[in-house]
Amino acid sequence: MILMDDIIREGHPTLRTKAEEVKFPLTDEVRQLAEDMLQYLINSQDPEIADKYNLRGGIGLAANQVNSLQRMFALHLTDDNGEQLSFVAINPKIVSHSVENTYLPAGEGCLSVDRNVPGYVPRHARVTVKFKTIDGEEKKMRLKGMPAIAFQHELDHLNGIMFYDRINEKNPFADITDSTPYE
Ligand SMILES: Cc1nc(NNC(=O)[C@H](CC2CCCC2)CN(O)CO)c(F)c(N2CCN3CCOC[C@@H]3C2)n1
Ligand code: NI
Repeated sequence: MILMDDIIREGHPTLRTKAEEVKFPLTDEVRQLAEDMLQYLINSQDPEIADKYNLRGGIGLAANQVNSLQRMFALHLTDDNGEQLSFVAINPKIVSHSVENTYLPAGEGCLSVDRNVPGYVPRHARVTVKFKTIDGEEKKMRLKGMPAIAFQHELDHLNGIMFYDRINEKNPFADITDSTPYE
C-alpha cells in the first residue's frame, strides 16, 4: 500500500528526471507498482481510509512521485458527464491538442509539493492521447475538462516538469490569452 511517506517531495532529484519507456511484457514489479498507484488514488478518495492513513486526496499520481522512472501514471476521477475514469496510462503521448487553453481558476497543487503555489497553470483545453493499459492494450482517447488537465499534469511529471514551472512568473494570474477557465 502506498502511503504519504512513499511520495517524494520537491528537492528530490527524481522529480526533475525524465522517466523511461516501459517495456512490455511488464515485470511483476512494474505491474504491482502500477496497481498500487491506482489503489493510492482510490484510497485517498475514501474518507475513512484517507483519514485512517492520513492520505492527501489525489486524482492523479505519476511514477516519479514514488521514486520510479517508469513512464506511467494513474488517474482516478469522475469527468464532467459523471463518467468514472480509472486507469494507469503507460507510455502516454499527446498526439494532438486544441489551440484553446484552459486552467483551473483555483490553480493546481501537487502531492509532491508541501506548499501552496498560487497562479494559473495554462493547459491545452482538449487533448487526443494514446497510451497502453496494464494489459498492454493500446488506448486512444479525446479528453477535455479535468481529465485533460490531470493528464497533462501527470505527463509533465514523467518529463520532470512541475506545475509551477508553467505559472507566469511576472504575473501568476495573468489572463491566459485564448483561454477558458475550467469551472
Ligand atoms: C483537482 C484535484 N486535485 C486533487 N489533489 N491533487 C491531485 O490530484 C494532484 C494532481 C491534480 C492537480 C491538478 C490536476 C491534477 C496530484 N498530483 O501531484 C499528481 O501528480 C484532488 F484531491 C481533487 N479532488 C476532487 C475530487 N474528489 C473526489 C472525492 O475524493 C477527493 C477528491 C479530491 N481534485
Ligand atoms: Ni503532481
